[in-house]
Amino acid sequence: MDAARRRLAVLASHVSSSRDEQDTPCTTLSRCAASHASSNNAQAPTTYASATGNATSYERTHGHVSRDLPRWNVVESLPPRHGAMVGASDVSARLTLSDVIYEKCEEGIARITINRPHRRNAFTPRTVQEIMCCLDDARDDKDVGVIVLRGSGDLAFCSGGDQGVRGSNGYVDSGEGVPRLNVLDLQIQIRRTPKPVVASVAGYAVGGGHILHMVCDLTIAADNAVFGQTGPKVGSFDAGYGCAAMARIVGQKRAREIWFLARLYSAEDALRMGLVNTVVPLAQLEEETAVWCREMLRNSPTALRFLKASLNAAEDGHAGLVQLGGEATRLFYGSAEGQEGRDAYNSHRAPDWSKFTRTP
Ligand SMILES: CC(C)(COP(=O)(O)OP(=O)(O)OC[C@H]1O[C@@H](n2cnc3c(N)ncnc32)[C@H](O)[C@@H]1OP(=O)(O)O)[C@@H](O)C(=O)NCCC(=O)NCCSC(=O)CCC(=O)c1ccccc1C(=O)O
Repeated sequence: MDAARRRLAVLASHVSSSRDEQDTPCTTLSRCAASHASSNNAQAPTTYASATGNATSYERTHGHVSRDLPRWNVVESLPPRHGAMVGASDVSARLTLSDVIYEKCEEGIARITINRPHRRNAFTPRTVQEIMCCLDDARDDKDVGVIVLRGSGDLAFCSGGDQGVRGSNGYVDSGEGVPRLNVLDLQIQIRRTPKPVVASVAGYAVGGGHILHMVCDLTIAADNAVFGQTGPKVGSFDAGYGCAAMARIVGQKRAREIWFLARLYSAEDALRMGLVNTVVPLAQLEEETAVWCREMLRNSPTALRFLKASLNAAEDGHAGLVQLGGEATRLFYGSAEGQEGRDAYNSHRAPDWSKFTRTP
């Protein structure tokens, strides 16, 4: 164990033991069975527990969820976002991924890994730009159903904005003079992506890195994960999702504590506060993340799209309603009634709505 790993292990145990211990009941029977299985036996298949302890009819029909590690294929370059590629004037050029590793597996999971371990996976505008390109690709790929965001190595998910490239009014990549806070665009993109985005957190998720995991739909944490906001210590704050989403998750008093005191919190603390969905031993983080993804991939993609939009709607104000409304319109476009309007217009005839119900 090198010095940094030792410090992280000591810190994780310290922050955990410094807080009140409470039992956290598992929120669902099925997750309870899965997490207990995962902590006792790494090879145990995830089961859908029934009240009798026997396999449910769902399980008999669908079988166990595999705990095998996915087989990843690396994607090395992507088309840039239209007109928004950091450091490039030729928008027809492909963006070679340097700060991020982007992988997909045939099961339908896309995985984005921030690959700056020498900076505890701190992000620069370029890093953010690359993540956004990967998210665009994963959203548009009909074979992808779930997206995972994580950091390279065991020491950090992400330590926020790279303070080494922080200018006087934003973060500036070398060779480019435009200061940016494009991580805010990334947060919005994660919220708008109509597929579940799962943060898989080992080590530090602090500063802007903590906000990134909060705006993801689910967070699977390793037991060495450490969470917190460091902004007030380095002269920074996130007055958007960083405050609003956090207060919704942990409550106003806790959100003020997290921001005003800028303490660090263990994975168990984060679980108690509702900041993460589950905590697993570090060695099982990848397989547990895969299991959660596979469980979602078994479910109706349209149901998941609507649920994500609905869960965002109230918190995101008009933008949330636009997302939910857009999903509804998209579904309506696929209906015979929606298509009657289009076909009538294109054939220069009056639409015939008579065959469509007006019943409540
Ligand atoms: C993460 C630490 C607690 C890890 O500590 P430790 O394991 O002891 O490692 P270190 O030796 O400290 O670090 C190793 C190495 O990495 C460098 N490094 C780590 N983090 C950063 C960073 N954020 N920026 C630059 N460099 C970093 C560190 O200097 C070491 O390099 P050496 O060359 O070996 O010395 C600890 O590292 C730590 O506390 N890091 C700083 C965390 C931090 O304060 N982050 C910034 C918070 S502010 C922010 O993220 C704003 C982001 C933003 O863009 C924003 C702005 C406005 C609105 C919204 C947002 C937003 O949502 O993000």
